[in-house]
Amino acid sequence: MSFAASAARAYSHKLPPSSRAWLARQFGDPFVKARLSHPAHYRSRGAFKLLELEARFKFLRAPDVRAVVDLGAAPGGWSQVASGKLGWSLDGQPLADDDDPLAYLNAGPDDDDDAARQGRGVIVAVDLLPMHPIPGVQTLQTDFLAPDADELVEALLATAGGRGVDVVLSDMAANCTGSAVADTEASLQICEAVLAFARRHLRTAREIGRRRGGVLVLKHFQHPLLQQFREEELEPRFYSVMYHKPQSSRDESSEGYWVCLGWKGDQK
Ligand SMILES: C[S@@+](CC[C@H](N)C(=O)[O-])C[C@H]1O[C@@H](n2cnc3c(N)ncnc32)[C@H](O)[C@@H]1O
Repeated sequence: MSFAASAARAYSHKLPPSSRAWLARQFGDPFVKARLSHPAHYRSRGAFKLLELEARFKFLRAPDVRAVVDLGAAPGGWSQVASGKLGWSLDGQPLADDDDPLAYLNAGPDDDDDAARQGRGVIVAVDLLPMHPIPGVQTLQTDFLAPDADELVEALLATAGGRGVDVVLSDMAANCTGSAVADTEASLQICEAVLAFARRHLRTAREIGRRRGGVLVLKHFQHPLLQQFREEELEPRFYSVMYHKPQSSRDESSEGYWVCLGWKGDQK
């Protein structure tokens, strides 16, 4: 057990019940343990969500995937996974068994260190918050809705040939306002804005030469119009749209992910 964990246990009786409940949840959570002990030193527990989504739908591993945009990327867990999948680091690699996101816990130590490797392409990580560097990742601290955001993203993509984006990832969540109505509304607005971003940047399946090429991974929260958004905005534009809630997404969270494969281009 880490020093922080033993200290928290020793003093937990002095904490208010809500903090004790939070600590109990943290220490009982296999994905928190996994994050702390993982050789990739993931910056977020959320990294396991992308590992699970990728293991299931395999949208980052194709050798033609060379340009990834990670919207709402800080602190960087998803970008670390993308960096690994594009060969810039070992971060995405230890998932030996695709069906078991915690499989590496039983695996031996890595026989290679995380020294700089030559990966393929680029990952552009956009967030309002700053991010520490990750191999293969160009970070952009800005609001992705800012008028100059597209231009800035494109300038960074130019380092990978500037031929458009193969995968758009969005794990974005609006800041909670405390109003359930406003927060619910904001969650759908983010989905709409991310789809608009994808429409401006994604390479089509035809350009890529693969039916599952041109991918959007989109986090969403419960909203009365979600199904309509999926049917009217996503399904006509992609060859397939799948819903998945990773094991690592907490049961009490209403979040879920759409993995949209095969961007058809801007036609309805
Ligand atoms: C759940 S966190 C992402 C965690 C990340 N996937 C990881 O694994 O480390 C959501 C992020 O979205 C960012 N965000 C929210 N709205 C944004 C916006 N309009 N533009 C850029 N980033 C935004 C927040 O700052 C926050 O860091």
